[in-house]
Amino acid sequence: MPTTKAPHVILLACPGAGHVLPMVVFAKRLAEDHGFTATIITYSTLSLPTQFHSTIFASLPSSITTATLPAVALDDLPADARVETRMLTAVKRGLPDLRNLLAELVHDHHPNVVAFLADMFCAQALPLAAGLGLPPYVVYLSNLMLLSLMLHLPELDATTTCEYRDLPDLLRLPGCVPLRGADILDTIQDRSNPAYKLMVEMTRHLALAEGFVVNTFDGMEHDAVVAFKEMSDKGACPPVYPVGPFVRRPCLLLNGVDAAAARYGCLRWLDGQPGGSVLYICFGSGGTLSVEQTGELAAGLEASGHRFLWVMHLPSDKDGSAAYFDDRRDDDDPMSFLPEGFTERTRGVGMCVPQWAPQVEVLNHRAVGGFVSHCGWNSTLEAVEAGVPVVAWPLFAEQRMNAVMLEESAGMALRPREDEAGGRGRVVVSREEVEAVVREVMAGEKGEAARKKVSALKKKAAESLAPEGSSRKALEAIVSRWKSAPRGTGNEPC
Ligand SMILES: O=c1ccn([C@@H]2O[C@H](COP(=O)(O)OP(=O)(O)O[C@H]3O[C@H](CO)[C@@H](O)[C@H](O)[C@H]3O)[C@@H](O)[C@H]2O)c(=O)[nH]1
Repeated sequence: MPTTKAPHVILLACPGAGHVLPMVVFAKRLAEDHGFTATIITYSTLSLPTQFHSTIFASLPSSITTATLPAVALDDLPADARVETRMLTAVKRGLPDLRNLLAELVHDHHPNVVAFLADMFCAQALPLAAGLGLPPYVVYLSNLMLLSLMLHLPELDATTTCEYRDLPDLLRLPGCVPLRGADILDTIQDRSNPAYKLMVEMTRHLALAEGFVVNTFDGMEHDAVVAFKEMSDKGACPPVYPVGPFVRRPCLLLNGVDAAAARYGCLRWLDGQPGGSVLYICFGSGGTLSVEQTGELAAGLEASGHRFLWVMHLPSDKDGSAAYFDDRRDDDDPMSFLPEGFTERTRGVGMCVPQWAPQVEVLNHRAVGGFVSHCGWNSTLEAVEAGVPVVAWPLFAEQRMNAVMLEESAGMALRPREDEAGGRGRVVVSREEVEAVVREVMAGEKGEAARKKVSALKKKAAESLAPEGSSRKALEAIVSRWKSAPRGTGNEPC
């Protein structure tokens, strides 16, 4: 690894496509548009298959290098530990290795480190970086609404006695759409779960950040941008830089050759469909439905008669809770959980692909007219950039909050109703509801209204990234702060 003279940033990405992909896009923007060199550090624990990382990293320019932290053991955690528990524990246990790596990077290769940028889930690393003389920042890959909740969590924790889902009043975060307790981040809904304690602990470290670089833009969360600016002007929180959306152009694959075949197959299939006629269905990099819900979705789609492209993941039979990428095995076949005869009956109308599709290309294909999404923030921004209305189908993490934003404040989404499954205590979206919402988003008045709203947001997103646009200016502000910071002296390992 050569020693560099350019200003250097170190980015720490937590596992998961929803985190690694936007981090890569951000690093590329800093390198290609602003002359930085960068190191992206990833975790081998809980990470996507190595092939995935190598495919992504192969697209990096030579000014960006990568490093991977060694795996840490998590086998002492209970088998049913939440993914957030595993993730935050992996980050915590990886701190000694991270310290050694950072010291080596700074000492041997990059004396010019101007910022250490940690994914929000890696906030535990901020004190360590600060101790090494590296200015600590957070890259917030979700939105300002979630950042606001996280910064408010220590206080909420101290002042609330019940579970958050039982909060009697709406939660009013500054500049954000009011939220019912049941809609806030699902990781903190069970306060006796170890994941909750780890999340609260993580949020305490956020205060150490010298700034938050956020993957959002003014047109999407205008009131929250204003509220954060007021807070930081008063010194009540570090400055916030809304620099998004992080636009992803290249096509990235998950499983090498097989995925390449599926990728080109689904794009070719889209080429043969009429404009705006296909509903794209994808629950992010790891979201899954139960077997029962998979059957209801399939039946509703079939009854609607609309064309569809469905990225299928292996069902999780934990009643709607989501399995994550580390639960997958290469020989798993999600298609085997489709109702009998479904593929034959929908041949020509629909296409199912296992595991992964080139989402950005799919959403921007002229044939795609709607998107059933779990409302992961990257998927949300990609829908905005493509101008495609959404059927909001949140599964886990902050996705319910996002769904509320998309339906109620952005107006770009329709939300299907969930029902108790015949009094059996399970919540499902019934086949009738699926059929109705599919018809509505593809050809109904509400779908048309959502299409208009998302088209307006698409325009605002493009404006924010244009010269003089709000995101461009926010990025220039943080870049000039980094470039004008004294370098080469304050970064000596202590
Ligand atoms: O078949 C697929 C599936 C996913 N993607 C891409 O993978 C990313 C997925 O990101 P996102 O939509 O944010 O979903 P998750 O992977 O579920 O992301 C996690 O991280 C996000 C950012 O913090 C959160 O908003 C989510 O709730 C959390 O689940 C997007 O860029 C997609 O384009 C594909 O290209 N093809």
